[in-house]
Amino acid sequence: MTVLEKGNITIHTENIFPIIKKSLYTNHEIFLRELISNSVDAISKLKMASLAGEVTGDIPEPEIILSVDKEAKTLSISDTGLGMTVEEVKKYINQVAFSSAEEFVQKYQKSSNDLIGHFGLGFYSAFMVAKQVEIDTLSYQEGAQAVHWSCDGSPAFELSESSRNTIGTTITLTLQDEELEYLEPARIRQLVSTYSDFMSVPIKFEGETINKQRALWKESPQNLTKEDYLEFYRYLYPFQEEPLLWVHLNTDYPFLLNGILYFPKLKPDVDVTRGQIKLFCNQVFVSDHCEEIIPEFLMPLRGVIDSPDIPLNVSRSALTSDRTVRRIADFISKKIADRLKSVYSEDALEYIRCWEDVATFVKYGSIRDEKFKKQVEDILIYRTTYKPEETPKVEVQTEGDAWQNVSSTSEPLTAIEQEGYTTLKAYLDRNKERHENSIFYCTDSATQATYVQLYKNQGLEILFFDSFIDTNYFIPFLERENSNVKFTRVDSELDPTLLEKDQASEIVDPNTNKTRSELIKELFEQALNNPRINVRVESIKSDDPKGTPPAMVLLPEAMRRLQEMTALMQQQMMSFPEDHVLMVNSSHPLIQNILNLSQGSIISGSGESPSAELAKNLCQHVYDIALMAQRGFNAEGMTSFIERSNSVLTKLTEKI
Ligand SMILES: Nc1ncnc2c1ncn2[C@@H]1O[C@H](COP(=O)(O)OP(=O)(O)OP(=O)(O)O)[C@@H](O)[C@H]1O
Repeated sequence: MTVLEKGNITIHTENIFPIIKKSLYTNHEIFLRELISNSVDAISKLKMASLAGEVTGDIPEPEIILSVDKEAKTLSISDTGLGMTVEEVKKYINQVAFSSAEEFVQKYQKSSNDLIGHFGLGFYSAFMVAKQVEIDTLSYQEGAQAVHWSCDGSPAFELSESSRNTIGTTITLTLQDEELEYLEPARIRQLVSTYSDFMSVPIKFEGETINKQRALWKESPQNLTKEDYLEFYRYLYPFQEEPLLWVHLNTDYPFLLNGILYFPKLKPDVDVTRGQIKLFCNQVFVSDHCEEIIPEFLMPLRGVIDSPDIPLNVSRSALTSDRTVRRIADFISKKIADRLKSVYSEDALEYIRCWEDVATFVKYGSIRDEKFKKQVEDILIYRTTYKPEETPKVEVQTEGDAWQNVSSTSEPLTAIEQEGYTTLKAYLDRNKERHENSIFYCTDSATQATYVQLYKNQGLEILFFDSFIDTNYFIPFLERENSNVKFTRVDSELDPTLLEKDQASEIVDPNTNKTRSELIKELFEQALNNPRINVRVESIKSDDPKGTPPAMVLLPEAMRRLQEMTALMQQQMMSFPEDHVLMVNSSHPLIQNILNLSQGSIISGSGESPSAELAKNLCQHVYDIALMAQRGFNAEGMTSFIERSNSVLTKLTEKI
């Protein structure tokens, strides 16, 4: 073997190798990714040269072969790329590779652990794991001499002739003793599937191809089927539920970016603070999360983003303020919004199917990002009690009426309404006549069922805002956005349209000189004996008073919200407000009976008459039932409720 040259690599920092070996990377394993990427580049360059007519004869089949020799402690990466001439080895390896290594080390050794991608180290990253690196290469160029280059990790190298007779390059690493894990087949397979799975060249090891190769995100969406996308999702996230929707990103201006983002079904146990979108750079895996690039509200999305324009050798904090990265984030949110809008207008049923999960992204995004809000504001929908066919026609004006406009709009909106959803605008338009700029909502269909029923009976429409984000963030946000609109929870106040003037209640009792209403109020106040319960007497409008609740607990909106906010800030569950309203329904026969009971008795001796006592017990009971409809009981409340139920029932049966 003729030694062509011995020499020193032209670098100025003598300690570059120790730095590369020890401190630069915590992540030594990326050397394989770098060497495989170089091989893929070399193969595509040969292909391009061939297409340009620069290669005489056929070019070899593109492939990269990995092999290990446990005895010699070597790992080699062999490719059928364009190879290098002696001059090229001198230039690209001795000068370019090492001078850029030096630059890299100097620039990043301080912040190395914080770097997002550790990219661009290239060839010399081999020295992180090898004590000796050899290159055996033959260029495709006519008359080229095969070359053998070797370096033992000092700036000294040796260049000699090689007997190689196939075009391409083989890099052989003699591993350091503490890096022998890279001789293990399982480790090699794992590294290839992590970092180089989607390289477009087959990577062969132990006689088989071990990478997937097909990078779906680089393909044209027109050529892909639904099954292709689903299959790819299953490949990326095995054993997960099917995604709801996906967006294929594809742009080359003002930055290059490809990707596929999936909306997963949201699970309560998903950690939304850590993204699950995988970041690639030219099909090479960089990171399995990229919070710095994806807008925060899209964090639960999954999939792949691939862009050579994302700066990877900067710290994570620098990345967030990078201009291109910010533009990429805007681009992604816009594409997501566009996709949702197209599903909304093209397939309303599909939109509703996904809505429960998608709503959280969309609402959170609207709160966080003004631009995103503008993009999605027309497709925010809410579950409603409104049923188009049930709405009495008489209540609707025939001409120029907003409700009619809404219901006669294009197909998708109708489909959304048919499925029990509405937009805020449609709600407000529809209810303009009865309660302009006023929205009634329910946050819990179980505990607020009585209230919802009452509203529904009177034909009033209620929207459901029943997720965590709704109550704590989204309603206040909507109120800021629509300052003239008032949001009232069904249990905070009864809308005047639900009440009527009860003539009987206004009749003055000649004995006491008080109206019936006043007597009922007094009776309940005495029975409950709790100054924090504000008793109010009203009459609920109904054709069948027996069907209405005899009493209801109301939690005034402003007071309840203050409590909710305090609980949120203290990270506690909201306890039931001590101060609340008990609205007693004077038109309910039970209330009338209780009043009669309390009055119509003969007072025996000094004590209270048995029927007055029963009336008091019944007041307490009516209150308990109202409370139960609102929030259930605590242990103490439950005990006294049961005790009193039994005693009331006993008393009632005594009378029979
Ligand atoms: N397998 C190979 N076949 C042919 N040429 C190679 C091979 N590996 C490296 N080279 C040459 O050596 C040069 C330096 O490689 P190195 O990996 O250090 O940097 P790079 O690939 O140019 O850039 P990057 O820093 O992004 O990896 C390459 O540009 C290429 O010309």
